Amino acid sequence: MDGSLSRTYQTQPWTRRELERAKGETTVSVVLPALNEEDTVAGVVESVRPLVGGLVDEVVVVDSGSTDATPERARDAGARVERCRDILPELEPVPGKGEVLWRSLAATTGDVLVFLDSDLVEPDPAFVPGLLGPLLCDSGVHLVKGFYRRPLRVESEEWDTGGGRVTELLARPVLDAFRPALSGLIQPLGGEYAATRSLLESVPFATGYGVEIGLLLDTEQRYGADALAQVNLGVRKHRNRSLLQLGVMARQILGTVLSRCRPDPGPGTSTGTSAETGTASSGTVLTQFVQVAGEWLPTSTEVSVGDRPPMNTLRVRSTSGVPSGP
Ligand SMILES: O=c1ccn([C@@H]2O[C@H](COP(=O)(O)OP(=O)(O)O[C@H]3O[C@H](CO)[C@@H](O)[C@H](O)[C@H]3O)[C@@H](O)[C@H]2O)c(=O)[nH]1
Ligand SMILES: O=C(O)[C@H](O)COP(=O)(O)O
Repeated sequence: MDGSLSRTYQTQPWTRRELERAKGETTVSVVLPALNEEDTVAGVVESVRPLVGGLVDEVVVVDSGSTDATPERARDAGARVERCRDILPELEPVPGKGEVLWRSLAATTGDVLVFLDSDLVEPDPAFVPGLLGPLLCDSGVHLVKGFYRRPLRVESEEWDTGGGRVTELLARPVLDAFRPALSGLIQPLGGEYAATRSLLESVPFATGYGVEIGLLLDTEQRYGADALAQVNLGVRKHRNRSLLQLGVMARQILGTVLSRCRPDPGPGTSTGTSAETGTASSGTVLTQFVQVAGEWLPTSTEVSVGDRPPMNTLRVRSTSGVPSGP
């Protein structure tokens, strides 16, 4: 295998008119998960709004419990805002990005969903059309990831490249080892992707930051790598987190991989790990070390590694047609 994904678009060959024609009666929901993103959420909404009524049917910010002005800023910019805990209110929310995306399925109606992070800086209005291209114009595609150059800003220093630290140091090596069919994905963790509702409702969602890698693994397992496409979206800048925060994210992602890929221990050896999986609230504790007054001291963080079940397995449906919990 040469490592490339067969449906890789280095440029976007579709005109806006072609996309609109290909869209036909298909409906598209754009979803922005948001937790305390008052500085950036409006800019992301504004980058999508000109598409509403054409390529896009609804723009929904799903707020994950912000304590800042994220909901107001999103609403003022023209998005519908849903609070995570008001969607499927019978189910107590668990923290995490995957939980928000999973609930967004019950708060939107599109046949296709496009996810965009709400911490994007200078978001490009061409992201959504690019992500829709393969879904609308190719057959057999269920999930489309964006790829891009990723600048990195640490404190006041900024570099043109170097972003995507968890991607390069964990996600891509782990996919290469455990699921080589996905080793050609350039940005497996990117938050900009589009998928069919039928796929998204039929697979489990990791509740935390494992959600992206879990969706990729499950899609490949179900439909093969040809159900995936990736499109060059240019440049993507976002708020860069600290190394300690990324360590917690990496642990969640690893938990999701272990729950789906059992390493082959080889003859006579033991893996030393048990596959991690469980209910939405399953978790573990990660110990990290920080320097305090010259000493390196442990600090513990709870890490969720559980899954929500496929949305289409929730038994009860309310009169509005929105699924509610078991
Ligand atoms: O509990 C949460 C955590 C995050 N978010 C939102 O999710 C988006 C991405 O979160 P962020 O913490 O900025 O993640 P990144 O550091 O950007 O991590 C990258 O890698 C993650 C793991 O794959 C992906 O989920 C991200 O989309 C991707 O950008 C942002 O809009 C957040 O506001 C929530 O809504 N609720
Ligand atoms: O996608 C990633 O690898 C993580 O979100 C870290 O990204 P960053 O290195 O650009 O902050």
